[in-house]
Amino acid sequence: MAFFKKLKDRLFKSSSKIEEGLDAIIEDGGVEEEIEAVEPETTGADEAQATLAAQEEARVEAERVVEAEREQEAARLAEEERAAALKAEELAKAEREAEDARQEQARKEAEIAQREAEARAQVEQAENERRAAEEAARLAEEKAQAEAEAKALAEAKAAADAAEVARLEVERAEREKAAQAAELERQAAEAQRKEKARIAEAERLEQEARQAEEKRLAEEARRQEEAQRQKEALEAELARQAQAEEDAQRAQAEREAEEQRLETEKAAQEEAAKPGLLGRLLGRSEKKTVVRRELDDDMLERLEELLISADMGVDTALRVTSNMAEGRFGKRLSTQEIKELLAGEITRIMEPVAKPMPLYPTKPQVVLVVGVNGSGKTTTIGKLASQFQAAGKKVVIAAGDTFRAAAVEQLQVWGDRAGVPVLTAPEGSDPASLAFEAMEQAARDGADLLMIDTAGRLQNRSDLMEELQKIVRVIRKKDPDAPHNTLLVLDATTGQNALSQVKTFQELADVSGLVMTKLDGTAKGGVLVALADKFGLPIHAIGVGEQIDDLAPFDPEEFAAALTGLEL
Ligand SMILES: Nc1nc2c(ncn2[C@@H]2O[C@H](COP(=O)(O)OP(=O)(O)OP(=O)(O)O)[C@@H](O)[C@H]2O)c(=O)[nH]1
Repeated sequence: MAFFKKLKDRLFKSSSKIEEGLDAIIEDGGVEEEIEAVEPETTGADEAQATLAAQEEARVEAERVVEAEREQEAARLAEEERAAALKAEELAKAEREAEDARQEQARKEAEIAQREAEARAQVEQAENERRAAEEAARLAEEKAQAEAEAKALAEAKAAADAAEVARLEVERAEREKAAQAAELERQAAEAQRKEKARIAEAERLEQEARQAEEKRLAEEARRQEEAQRQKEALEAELARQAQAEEDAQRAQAEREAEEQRLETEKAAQEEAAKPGLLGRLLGRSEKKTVVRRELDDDMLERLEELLISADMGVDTALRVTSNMAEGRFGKRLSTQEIKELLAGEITRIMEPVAKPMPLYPTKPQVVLVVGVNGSGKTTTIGKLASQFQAAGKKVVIAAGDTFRAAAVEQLQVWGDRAGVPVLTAPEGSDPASLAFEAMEQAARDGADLLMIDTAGRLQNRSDLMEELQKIVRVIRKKDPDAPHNTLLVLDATTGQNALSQVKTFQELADVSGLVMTKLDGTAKGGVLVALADKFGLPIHAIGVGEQIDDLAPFDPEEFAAALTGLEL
């Protein structure tokens, strides 16, 4: 209830647009009423012995027959040998006689042959001598010729040797010359190669220098662009603040004028309600009255306009008013009854999304906080970290907004206040690598929660959007389920634009829940109802100021009451 009081006091600057508008709608046209998971053959020994003796007798008789046959054969062979010897002797004699006759014949033939041979030898000798003489002459001639040829050959060889020597000498000289030329060529090629390498190195160095310069220029341009972006954001913030201030002043003036009008009306009504003289005389007392108005098309139309003007969006406003009218059309309703009906409808829409940020046993539970510039990310991280730390959770913060030094300082202040370590990186450095290091440190420290702040993103800045995706990719290398929560922080004063922010960030970062800040800075708050109705994303907390306890879990009933001006 304490936060509700704060909500009532600060939310919508003490009275919301809806609260004010309802009174006006009922007053206008209302009428005052009075109230109520085997076997050996054993033969006889005698029988066996008789068989053995018969066998022995047969064997002796057989041997005797064989011996008689052998003796007969030996006598036959001796007779045959004797006859053969006699025959051989006769043959030898006949051969000897034939041999003697043959030898005599041979001797005679030999004598004839010898004589013929001697005659032939004489003829042959004469012939041989003639041939020898011829041969000697031919040999002498051949020798002389060979000597001449040998001499000529020797001379030719000498000449050839000399020529060969000369040729070899020429070849050697040519080889030397070629070697020298090759050496010169090699040296020239080497020099050329070195020169090419020198030129390539020079070009490479020049290229590197050029790239470094281009990178420096690009970095410079990026910084300038960032500075410009920050300047524009600052200017936009200032313009927004000025506009908010102007709106607030206008609303205040309108409120004062309305109060004045109501006071005047009230005075007039009081005057009119005073009992007449007769009444006073008859002792009649004052009667309690309430203003009621019939629920008709005109009244519904004005209710729709009122809800749309409070940023509830056309679709949600139409749904809410038609639900309110169901079964009540033509009935007379007071402001209090309309507030109760409206608060009931808003509570019904918001109850399913009112969920605190879930806590898991995973260590560290990674909470990535995203949103557009100035939506209140850094402040929300500070508040949440303080509250979690106070509830006994070990928290680590990573100041991922490396574009804005002030955001880092701001987080360090929150960290010091709550005793929560804040990891930082130099301005302009890669937030993804900081996120990676923070994952390691949080794991080392045994932290329950790691809250990662990110640079404010404009929906149309694709480079920042890519950077956010890179942070997600990098932390998933450490834990594929991280981030476990992706909180989108929305500024209530941006009105209907919050709807397009949710759509964009949902596509980009898989948003798991919402935190709505600065509900103290607007007279409208209907956008939260529109968000709940359209996206159904959990709303974890709402912020109504810049102090630690100005952030509280979202309570749909309190919110609906504060928005409609209903007393709880
Ligand atoms: N009145 C009010 N001011 C708030 C609330 N939440 C944050 N702020 C203020 O809004 C301004 C911006 O808040 P930051 O937390 O710096 O916003 P951011 O999203 O981190 O901003 P960038 O780093 O630029 O993206 C600061 O002056 C905060 O004090 C809130 O609930 N109510």
